[in-house]
Amino acid sequence: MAEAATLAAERISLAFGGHRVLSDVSLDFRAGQVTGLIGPNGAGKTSLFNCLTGLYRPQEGTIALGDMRLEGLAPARRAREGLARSFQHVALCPDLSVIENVMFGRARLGRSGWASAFLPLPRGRAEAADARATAERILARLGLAAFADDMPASLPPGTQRMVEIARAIVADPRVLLLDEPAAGLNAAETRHLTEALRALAGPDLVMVVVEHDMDLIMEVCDRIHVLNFGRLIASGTPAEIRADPEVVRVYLGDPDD
Ligand SMILES: Nc1ncnc2c1ncn2[C@@H]1O[C@H](COP(=O)(O)OP(=O)(O)OP(=O)(O)O)[C@@H](O)[C@H]1O
Repeated sequence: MAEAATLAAERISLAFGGHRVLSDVSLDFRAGQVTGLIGPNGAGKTSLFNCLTGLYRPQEGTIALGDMRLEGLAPARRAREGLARSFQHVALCPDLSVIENVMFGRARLGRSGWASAFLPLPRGRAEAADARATAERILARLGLAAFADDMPASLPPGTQRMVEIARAIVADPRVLLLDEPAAGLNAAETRHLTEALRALAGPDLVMVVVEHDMDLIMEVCDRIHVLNFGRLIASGTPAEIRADPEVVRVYLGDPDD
């Protein structure tokens, strides 16, 4: 695995037409920590994720993973550098089984292309066997081994989310960006997810979680950044964020308003 590195965004500004979505945002996400990115609806959390992964090109600012500048690189190239993400809405391939979906997440590492992971081509056979073994190991680690041959649609939302996370981590990413992983989950599923996220954290991984479930955020995160109307308003430990007057005002409303 490549060396652990900090993912840093400096002075990011993003606008669509005249609509400013991110204004001069500078923050970093460190290896060995789980960092939460929170803020009210429309604060710019997903847009910032999209800037980090390359789906959006900010008009200003730089993004770096360790010494490597990312802002000029296409999303696929950033994925090859070790950025993996899950989406706000479950985005599993409905025609592939659970294990095939997870194997697909490993395709970026293969030398013979993703098709050979599924087709019986001699060149791809060893890679396919390796991908399957790794996918089985990841599924077992997340308590999903029993669902390996199921189709995604037959599984409850919480299990589908966990499969998405399995697909994101199967390629051994340096950065894991999770966009609202608890959305649509019940209390028991959220608890399972909370434990799984804590177990995934490790010294080499930059893990970032966008989430509205504050209990999960406070329990899982080492550090939290707070966005409001596209601006960074606070950064700190869960205890510091809980006590930050600006954050309290944004979340609870100003009694004088
Ligand atoms: N492709 C786009 N075109 C135009 N406006 C966009 C686009 N993507 C995001 N926005 C706008 O950017 C703002 C921030 O949206 P974003 O989805 O990043 O917020 P968020 O903090 O993730 O919100 P939520 O918690 O509701 O998911 C919103 O006003 C949204 O309408």
